Amino acid sequence: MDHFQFRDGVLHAEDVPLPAIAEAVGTPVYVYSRATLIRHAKVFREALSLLDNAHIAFAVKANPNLAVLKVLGDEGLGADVVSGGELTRALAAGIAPSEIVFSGVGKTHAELIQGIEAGIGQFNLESEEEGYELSLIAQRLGQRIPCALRVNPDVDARTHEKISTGRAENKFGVPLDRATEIYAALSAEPGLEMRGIAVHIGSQLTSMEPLETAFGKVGALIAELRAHGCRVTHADLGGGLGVPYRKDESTPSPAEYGAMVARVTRGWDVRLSFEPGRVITGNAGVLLTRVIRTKRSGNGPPFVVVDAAMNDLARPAMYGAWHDFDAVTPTGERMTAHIVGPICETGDTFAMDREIDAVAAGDLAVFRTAGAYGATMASSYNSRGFVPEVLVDGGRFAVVADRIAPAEILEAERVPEWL
Ligand SMILES: Cc1ncc(COP(=O)(O)O)c(C=O)c1O
Ligand SMILES: N[C@@H](CCCC[NH3+])C(=O)O
Repeated sequence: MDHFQFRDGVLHAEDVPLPAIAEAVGTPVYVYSRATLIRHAKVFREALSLLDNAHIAFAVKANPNLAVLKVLGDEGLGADVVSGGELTRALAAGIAPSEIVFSGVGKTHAELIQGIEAGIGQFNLESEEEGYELSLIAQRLGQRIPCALRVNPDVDARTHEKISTGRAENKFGVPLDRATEIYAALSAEPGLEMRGIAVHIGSQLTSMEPLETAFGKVGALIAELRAHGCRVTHADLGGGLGVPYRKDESTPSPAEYGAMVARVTRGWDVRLSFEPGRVITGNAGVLLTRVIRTKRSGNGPPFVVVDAAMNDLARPAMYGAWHDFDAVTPTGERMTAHIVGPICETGDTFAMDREIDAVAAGDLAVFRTAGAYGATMASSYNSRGFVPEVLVDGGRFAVVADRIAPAEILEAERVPEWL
């Protein structure tokens, strides 16, 4: 069930009319539905019920808001983190260290120490070099660290090139043809407990074929590793499942994904783990915005200038991504328009020539599917400050991240006395 629905002609988040949030918090503002987050966590878990004891680590990068992490942690999800900052957040949200996986191609020395000291469940090593460094630190601290080796299966995930991670030319993981040699070498390291393989080929995957190909390669690798006498008890199959960004788009369901995984991994004899991000939070959030004004330009469609911009929601400017745009109180009339933000850059465009609900200055509207890679990718470009976040729960809501005003950002800057 969709928790962002129209009631009496007004778009609600659960039982809260969005104008009430705009009134209380201002716009632009991200609005998340707790019920949707919980439902998505349950659906994903249910989809993996064919597997024995699958571990689900939410990819914190998709939505690192503390309250969101708390909701998902309370649903039994662990966390996949890629920085010391994300690790700190996951712990602050109450997620047990043992449920945390540390991924990332550039973990610093300090971050490796931070992860060890926190006692996290697994490091996903992205290179041989990282493995040796971790082993040295672990030995110094008198520990043996559970690790998986991330492999790069050289599979085209058929997604946007900037979010594809599993082709040979991408920076992630170790090449498949060197994986056995590297895994065997790292297994001999006294500071490491090599226990498995990790793979993640990209994000917003709308076809399961590339995933299936990649997982097939991981299965073959596990067999090869065992034939070489290596111990393999775990496999981390990453995240990447796409979500529909357009009303007419269909993407593989978690159930189809789960069935495919169960089929491909039959007989692997490992504990499987997953790192879903977008599929958990994407459709659990909208970016609520207000139309500043509409303006005509030449003979083309009018520009609808909204108070959200590329600094608040970067995906359209960065990847040409589509986010559905709906009026909060639609009149039933439609118009064709370009939707743009106030930033002084042509790239600050959410949509061109889009047929949308007719809107006018002062109207509220939402960009949908903004709960993943939304607020977390915000910047303060054009000195616009940071957009706040609100969590809705039934008929109540709370601000779960304050708006950071431009003046507050200015406070962190100094003019040296010699100027
Ligand atoms: C290592 C890793 N795991 C998990 C994810 C989460 O991906 P998604 O949000 O597409 O599920 C990502 C991002 O693509 C990632 O890089
Ligand atoms: N930031 C990307 C997803 C990146 C996934 C990173 N592993 C997006 O908004 O689609």
